[in-house]
Amino acid sequence: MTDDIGGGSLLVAWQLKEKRILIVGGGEIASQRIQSTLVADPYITVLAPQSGLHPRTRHFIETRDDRITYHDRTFQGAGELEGMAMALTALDDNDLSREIVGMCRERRIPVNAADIPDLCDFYFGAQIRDGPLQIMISTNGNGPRMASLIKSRLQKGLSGQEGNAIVKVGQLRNKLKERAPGVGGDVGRQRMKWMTTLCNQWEMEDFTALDDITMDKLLSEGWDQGGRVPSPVDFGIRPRKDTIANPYSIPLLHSAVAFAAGVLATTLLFLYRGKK
Ligand SMILES: C[C@@]1(CC(=O)O)c2cc3[nH]c(cc4nc(cc5[nH]c(cc(n2)[C@H]1CCC(=O)O)[C@@](C)(CC(=O)O)[C@@H]5CCC(=O)O)C(CC(=O)O)=C4CCC(=O)O)c(CCC(=O)O)c3CC(=O)O
Ligand SMILES: NC(=O)C1=CN([C@@H]2O[C@H](COP(=O)(O)OP(=O)(O)OC[C@H]3O[C@@H](n4cnc5c(N)ncnc54)[C@H](O)[C@@H]3O)[C@@H](O)[C@H]2O)C=CC1
Repeated sequence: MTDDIGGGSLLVAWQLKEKRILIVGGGEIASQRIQSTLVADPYITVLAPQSGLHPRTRHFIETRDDRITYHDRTFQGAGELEGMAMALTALDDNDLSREIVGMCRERRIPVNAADIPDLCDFYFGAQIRDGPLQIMISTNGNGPRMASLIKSRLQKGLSGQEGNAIVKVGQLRNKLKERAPGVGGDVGRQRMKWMTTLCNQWEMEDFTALDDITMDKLLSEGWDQGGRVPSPVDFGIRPRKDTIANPYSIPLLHSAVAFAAGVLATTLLFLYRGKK
């Protein structure tokens, strides 16, 4: 922990499920806002004249009418904000954007104006998503393109299996809670200790091999046996040591071959020189 905490922003996973949000504008930035928010299952109202729609905005409006209500018109006033849990402006009209932010403030509606960072209640960020795994990279308004580049760096460090592993861990946790129900107290502490130890001891990718049957087996042979944490080897997820070549022998073999080749080359060199 550092003492000089401050100057950042709160990173949260905002829940928008079934809430209503307003997007004013229909250009490229609006299309990105639609894409970013659709992931969270809200009901989206888009206000923008047909003439200014970006093809991707049009595509979303046409294909996601289960979630998106589109009005082919300009913003008409504060009444548009009625019942909204969030408002986003993506306009080529800075004055109007500013005005909408003011209306949102009065109504305590969280608002993001794509063109006025100083007035935003929150910023969007670069995102990496893999099922339930959600990583947001924020430079806190300093360098959006840098956020995008850092995303590419981070993506290279991921195996692509993390999301799947998290899904399996989520299923296992639910099964554990069914087997050992109760909130907080001793049982809560024991569940957390078991899950933490299991996550620490298994490789992340080991979890992807779990299915319904192996999960039940893991709980019966682990949790039910005094909170033991079995090895993935016991479940055939990782091979037993004696069935594979000793991994240490492979580098040793390489060194031995290299050494022998060196000896041979030196001997040949001496023989060649001796002949001259
Ligand atoms: C403050 C913030 C408000 C908000 O939008 O919430 C904001 C504001 C502004 N962006 C501008 C420009 C650019 N934005 C991008 C890209 C992204 N911008 C995003 C977020 C944010 N942009 C928020 C801060 C996030 C943070 O700091 O981390 C990303 C991460 C997420 C997203 O938009 O969903 C997404 C990348 C997603 C990805 O690639 O994964 C690029 C590059 C590109 O397009 O490739 C450029 C051009 C190059 C550059 O400027 O870096 C300008 C005009 C500046 C001007 O006029 O000069 C403003 C307004 C201003 O700064 O005044
Ligand atoms: N936050 C970010 O990442 C970035 C933000 N920006 C800013 O975002 C804003 C939007 O950018 P783009 O989508 O590229 O612009 P754009 O010009 O393509 O789209 C503007 C949209 O606003 C609509 N519009 C204009 N007046 C309106 C009104 N009265 N009511 C309803 N809709 C109206 C237009 O019809 C159009 O659909 C710009 O101000 C730009 O500076 C630009 C790049 C990145």
